Amino acid sequence: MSTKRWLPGTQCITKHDHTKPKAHELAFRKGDIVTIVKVCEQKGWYQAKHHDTGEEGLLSASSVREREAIRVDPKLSLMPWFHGKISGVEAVQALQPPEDGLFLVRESIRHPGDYVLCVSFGKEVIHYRVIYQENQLSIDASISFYNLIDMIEHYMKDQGAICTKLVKPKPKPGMKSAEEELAKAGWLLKLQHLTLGDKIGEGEFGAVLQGDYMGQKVAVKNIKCDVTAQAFLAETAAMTKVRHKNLVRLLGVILHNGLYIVMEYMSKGNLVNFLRTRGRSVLQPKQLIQFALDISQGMDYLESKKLVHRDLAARNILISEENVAKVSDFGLAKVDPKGVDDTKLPVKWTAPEALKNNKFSTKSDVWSYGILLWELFSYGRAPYSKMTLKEVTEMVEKGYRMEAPEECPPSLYTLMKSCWEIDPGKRPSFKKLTEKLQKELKHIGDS
Ligand SMILES: Nc1ncnc2c1ncn2[C@@H]1O[C@H](COP(=O)(O)OP(=O)(O)OP(=O)(O)O)[C@@H](O)[C@H]1O
Repeated sequence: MSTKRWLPGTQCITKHDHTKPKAHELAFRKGDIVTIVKVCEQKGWYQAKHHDTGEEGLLSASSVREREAIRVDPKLSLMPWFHGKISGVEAVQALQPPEDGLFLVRESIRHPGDYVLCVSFGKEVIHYRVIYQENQLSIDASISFYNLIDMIEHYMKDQGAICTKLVKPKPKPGMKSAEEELAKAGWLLKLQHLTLGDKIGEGEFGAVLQGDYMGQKVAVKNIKCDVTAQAFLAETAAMTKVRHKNLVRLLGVILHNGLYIVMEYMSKGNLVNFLRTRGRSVLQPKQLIQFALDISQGMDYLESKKLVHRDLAARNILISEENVAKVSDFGLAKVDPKGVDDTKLPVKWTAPEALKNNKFSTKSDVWSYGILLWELFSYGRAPYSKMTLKEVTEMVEKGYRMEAPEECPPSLYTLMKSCWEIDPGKRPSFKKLTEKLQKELKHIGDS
């Protein structure tokens, strides 16, 4: 049987009981979660840390299996205990039979914008009004929170001014707890193993920090707003489906402070900055073609998983310590083509049919890839820099295309233009692009 090599930081699930370990071996039960710490020299063995016991020891590769992907499911909720606008009477009914610490949160009907925390205690249900003031939520003046997730997390640990510690969430009918599903599938990481360091970037929805997770360098995206965090679940779910050397790897998530998304650390940052700070004098065409190839291989894999990226651009490519380019930011990658807010579309990267008729496909990703190639060979310049978004949309529709970047190899410009065919069917596939780039690279190597 062939065994895959798990990278350090990967969480795996144990396949059977191993309760009588030999010296240095790890004890576990079937279904436990362990994190790979180190690949051992002896083939097929790992040093691993147990998720619950915290113990570290050896285990054989055949005793663990890959984590399961999380299905993108609108019923999966970070706040399954949030019941929306229901009355106090309905809340009491929902919390039957009584059980100390059983709770839910509802939206106040009488005070729109405020919430109510309803807790079962001593056969009664107690309703605490949660006041929303100056962007903060609070039940009593002594402590306030940025969002409901933080508030619930707090009162599950600390009773504070309420009748009892919160014990058990009452899920809204039909909702599934994202936390439980993530934990079961092996994607939930432990906060106590994470050490946060300096800020390394700023995303649209929150900061990106450097960190360490069990000895592995990681990047952590923190999404504080609960509504946005919920939307990011889809991005995270997409990331659990993929595993490829040219896609930024997800280690897992932590539900704390909203949502922490823990990813592999890409020490050389995003491709735009990488190109701009090094420039022509440092980066040879061969390196640029290698990046182009890395990206098309990542995209070819994404296509095989039926995922459309929708936001492919140099700013969303990250570079590793070993100069490998990887595709990141599956933020807009959705299986469902509906529900895209078109005011947020990256117009200069988006294919005409996607802009006009919302027709996103792998072929619209290929158009964006053509723009990305242009950014690459112009060492990080902004595309259509002297044109407004409206001009770009109109001119491109009429057949206008960007000129070749300075000193761009003609064969690469031909490739870009083939990605900008107005008819999506005439654009090359990522497989074809990969083949062509492999030939280019060989050609440069031979000359
Ligand atoms: N895994 C990582 N390793 C190293 N640096 C990263 C990593 N992820 C993000 N960064 C840095 O943080 C910056 C912001 O990343 P992020 O993906 O949040 O940006 P964004 O494109 O605005 O995404 P979003 O819209 O999803 O918030 C990146 O440009 C990059 O410099």
